[in-house]
Amino acid sequence: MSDRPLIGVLALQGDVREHLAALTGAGADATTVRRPAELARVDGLVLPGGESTTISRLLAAFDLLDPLRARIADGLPVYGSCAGMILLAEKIIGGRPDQHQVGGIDMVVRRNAFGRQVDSFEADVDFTGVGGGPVHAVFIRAPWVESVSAAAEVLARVPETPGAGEAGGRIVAVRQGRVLATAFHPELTGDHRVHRLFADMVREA
Ligand SMILES: NC(=O)CC[C@H](N)C(=O)O
Repeated sequence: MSDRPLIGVLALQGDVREHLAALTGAGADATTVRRPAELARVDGLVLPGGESTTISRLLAAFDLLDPLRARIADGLPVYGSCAGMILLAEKIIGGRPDQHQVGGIDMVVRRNAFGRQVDSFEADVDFTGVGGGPVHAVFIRAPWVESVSAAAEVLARVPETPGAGEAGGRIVAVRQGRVLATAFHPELTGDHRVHRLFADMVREA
C-alpha cells in the first residue's frame, strides 16, 4: 500500500464534499464513487452521512449493492458515519421495510435515536485508538448502537453526564476488522483524527 491510499467516498447522496476534504486533510487521496468500476479501484471507501433509506435505494439502482458487499467480504476497509453507520449494521431498528443493509458490522443500530432533526446533539467523547484527547462529536438525527456482538469492538460511548439523559452511555463508534462506523460526523468539525485512523486502517490492509 502506498503512503497515500486512494479512498473513495460513496457519492450518491449525503455529505460527500466534507468527507473528501477530511480524507485529503488526513493524508489520503480522495475520489468519488458512483459506479462499480470506480468502486473496484479504491483502497478504501467512506459511506457518508445523509439519509440511509435514500442511499440504500440508490446503491441498488446504481448496481453497487452486491459489488460493495463482495468487496467488504474480501476485506475492503470501509468507514460509515451516521447514515453510513446505519448501512453497515447487520440489523436496524426503525428502518423502512424496503431499506437494504450493506452489512459488515455485527451490530443492531437504532435509527433517529437521539430525537428529531431539531434535536441535534454534541458531546466530547473518548475514542479508543484516537490519541490527543476527546473527539468533539456532532450528532444530527443520528443513530446509536443498541448492541454489538463479541466480534465488534466498541470504540466510543456518549459520556454519562447529567445533560446526556437517555443518550448517556450509548455506543457511538464501533470497529469490526476493517470496518469502522461512527454515529456522529467527524467530517464536519475540521478535526481529521478519525479519518486519519481510517486512512491508517487502509494503509495496513
Ligand atoms: N446525519 C445523518 O446521516 C442522519 C441519518 C438519517 N437519520 C438516516 O436515518 O439515514
